[in-house]
Amino acid sequence: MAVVPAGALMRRAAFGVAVVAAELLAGKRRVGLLVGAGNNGGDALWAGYYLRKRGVAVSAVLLTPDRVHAEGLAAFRRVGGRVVPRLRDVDLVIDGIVGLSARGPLRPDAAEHVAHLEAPVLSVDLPSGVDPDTGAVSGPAVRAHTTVTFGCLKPVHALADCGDVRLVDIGLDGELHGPDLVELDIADIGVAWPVPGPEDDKYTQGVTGIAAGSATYPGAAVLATGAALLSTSGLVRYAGPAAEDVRARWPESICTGSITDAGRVQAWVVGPGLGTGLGAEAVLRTVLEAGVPVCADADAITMLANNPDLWDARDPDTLLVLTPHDREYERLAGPVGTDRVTAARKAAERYNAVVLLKGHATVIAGPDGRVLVNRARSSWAATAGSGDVLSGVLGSLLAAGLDPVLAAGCAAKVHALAADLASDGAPIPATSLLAALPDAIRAVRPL
Ligand SMILES: NC(=O)C1=CN([C@@H]2O[C@H](COP(=O)(O)OP(=O)(O)OC[C@H]3O[C@@H](n4cnc5c(N)ncnc54)[C@H](OP(=O)(O)O)[C@@H]3O)[C@@H](O)[C@H]2O)[C@@H](O)CC1
Ligand SMILES: Nc1ncnc2c1ncn2[C@@H]1O[C@H](COP(=O)(O)OP(=O)(O)O)[C@@H](O)[C@H]1O
Ligand SMILES: [K+]
Repeated sequence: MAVVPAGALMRRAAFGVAVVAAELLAGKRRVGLLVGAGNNGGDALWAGYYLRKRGVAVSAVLLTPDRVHAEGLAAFRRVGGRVVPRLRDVDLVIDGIVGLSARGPLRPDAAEHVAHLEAPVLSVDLPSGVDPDTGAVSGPAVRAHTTVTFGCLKPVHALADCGDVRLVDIGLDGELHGPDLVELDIADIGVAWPVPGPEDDKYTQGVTGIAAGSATYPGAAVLATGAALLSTSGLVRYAGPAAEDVRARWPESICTGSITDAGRVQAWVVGPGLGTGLGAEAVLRTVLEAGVPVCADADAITMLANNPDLWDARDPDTLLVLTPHDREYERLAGPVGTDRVTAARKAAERYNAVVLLKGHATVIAGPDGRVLVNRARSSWAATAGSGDVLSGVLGSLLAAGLDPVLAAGCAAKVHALAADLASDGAPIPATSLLAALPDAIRAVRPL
């Protein structure tokens, strides 16, 4: 703002909003603006100005008439924009209530206007009421059909539902620093996914060890082992009390009843359905002492939280990925709160581990400060046993030698994709998610 003429950035931003609005209108002609007190409202008014100049009928509700972007309002009025008490009969709403300076949910007067909207909403910068930094929605908020943002994507666009997100260049190149959050796309994952070459055999691709399941929960062992088998073509070893069940379902796995007889692996998955008794603690200790990367999930996380002595079994250089859901996170590091990125970062630093915090938006933080986000496109993965599948996928990628942050990012994305493919709009059990892994991997692999 210091180097370009006053108002230039806003007019570039607003022009971008007007172009997308015209596209969404597809020939219709009535637009309503919801205008808040700050520059976000200014953007909306200037967008209204450009749309008026194209012959669109534009009306505006000023939520705070005593505090409104003065130049934007003057320009809007100059071209025949109308100020109205309430939006009626519009084809598209432009949400300029609040942008980057937003705090908390919509205030009651703004919420009242939003509650009665019927037309699709184009949000300026972000859907008003959603927190710009955390994506948290703690009360009334706009539900955007499309969001137009400027210069760079903000955390909210990766963490929350902003509809279709369009990025408009307003000439900030060179002024922006590197990203705080990274969302892997399908191409990133396709390139990283392990593929056997002519020289490979079952050992060179990495052997995954699964220390999971119990007499009470044999299914977790079956799911995690199957997920590892379907994720890379390296060998999978299972060790534990569910050996009979695992062998019956997955004859290609090598199963032993005890971790001490398991043989060598390049990574361990420990925890799903394992229990938290003394036997389970001994298993966790053995795995942490093995000196290979470990994915610690479910009961392994609970044991680490309840018995901090277990951390001593880990050589500090052993790569560790913790995969808590919110309640497991709370045992480890206190309540997650609304800022999931900070929560994941905090635990990653505290435990010198990669932390994959599960949820609709899965956040992965490395102890080196890297953060990846993967927002699912549906919530069908929220089903019992789905986490066991995730841990198996992740373990096999660790065994294949992927960097643990990348491994976690790839696993989260393919897992979410498998849920979408399996579900196709209907509820699914975790076994169906598991069975869709090959389709999900095919979908990310380069052609
Ligand atoms: N930076 C750039 O380069 C560019 C920035 N640009 C644009 O500027 C926007 C940022 O503008 P900004 O900083 O003026 O603040 P903004 O988000 O409009 O909010 C301010 C007002 O909102 C109010 N308010 C707060 N919370 C609220 C709630 N929950 N519910 C209701 N109201 C709430 C709060 O009121 P107060 O607390 O003062 O009563 C405050 O006065 C940015 O998002 C982008 O659109 C573009 O023009 C391109 C160049
Ligand atoms: N609302 C949601 N939308 C999308 N994915 C979700 C949602 N809730 C949970 N998940 C995903 O489903 C999995 C659930 O894991 P977890 O809670 O450990 O289940 P379980 O212990 O039953 O195996 C995680 O991968 C998580 O990211
Ligand atoms: K907005």
